[in-house]
Amino acid sequence: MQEQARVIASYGSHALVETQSGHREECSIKGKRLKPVAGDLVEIHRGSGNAGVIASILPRHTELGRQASGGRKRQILAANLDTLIVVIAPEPAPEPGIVDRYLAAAEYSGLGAMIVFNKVELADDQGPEWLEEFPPLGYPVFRVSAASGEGVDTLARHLERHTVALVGQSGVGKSTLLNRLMGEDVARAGAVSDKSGEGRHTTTTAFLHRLPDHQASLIDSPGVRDFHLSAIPPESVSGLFREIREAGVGCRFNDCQHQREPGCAVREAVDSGHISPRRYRSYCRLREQMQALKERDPTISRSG
Ligand SMILES: Nc1nc2c(ncn2[C@@H]2O[C@H](COP(=O)(O)OP(=O)(O)OP(=O)(O)O)[C@@H](O)[C@H]2O)c(=O)[nH]1
Ligand SMILES: [Zn+2]
Repeated sequence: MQEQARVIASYGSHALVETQSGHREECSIKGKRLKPVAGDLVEIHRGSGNAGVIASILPRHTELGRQASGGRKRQILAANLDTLIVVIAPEPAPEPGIVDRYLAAAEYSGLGAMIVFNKVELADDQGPEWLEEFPPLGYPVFRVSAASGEGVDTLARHLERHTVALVGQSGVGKSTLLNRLMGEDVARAGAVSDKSGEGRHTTTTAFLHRLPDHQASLIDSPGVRDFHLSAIPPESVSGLFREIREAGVGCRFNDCQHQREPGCAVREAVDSGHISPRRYRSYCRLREQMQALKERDPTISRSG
């Protein structure tokens, strides 16, 4: 018998899955090379004792990955996410450049993104003015208080049918928001004793939370929260700023980096006020950072 299921959390040799009927069970994983992660759709085989075995992983729409420290190997943290939620707050003080960088990371992974301005009750007004730059680019902004619940229902309605992850600086309120969205204290789910290590180590794997009342899922783990843009070729950065990518179509040179090249439609759009000079500076800074990384490590390729 064969059936499909979604991975809630993967622990190496076994995984917690949810079947199409909504039933949750632990399955073993067939073979060492198969590495399902939270969010994966998998095919389950059942043996004679009815125990489920994950036999294969269906093709992923997206992968959230990071470069394992030291090595060159990419580690996949979660699969099939569609939206990154960038959380900021009046406290710790928000930096627009960090938001731009998260949005670029979302673009790089093929994810949509939205911005949540949390702790809105601590803000004097609607929050920093630069927040207004994002909705016209297709990045909605939600103002919420995870502490009081204000605005959280509106946010939850917009998550319907999406699979999302929360990212943002430490202390902006990601755990509080996750718990508020779930209606219970779940932020530490996924922490398990490593069975092979005789229970001495605690590893935290990504965990897929189903939002009650909404057909939405939220994948969370310390690794997922820490997701950021890895070293990429500097010439790829312009494609990660939506408005720069769009305006760049009109540049004279199709490899234009929008610096001092003649006939640059991006610089024209900045001068005429169609592109925010702040976003443009952010682009230039990110490109320079990637250039510096590349000079240190010339092997950086498009594979990310
Ligand atoms: N005033 C106020 N405080 C909040 C709100 N949401 C969270 N906090 C507080 O902000 C602090 C940080 O919240 P967390 O949820 O732990 O933040 P986090 O982003 O998960 O932090 P990390 O786990 O370090 O990534 C806590 O003291 C929360 O009580 C809010 O809406 N308003
Ligand atoms: Zn240009």
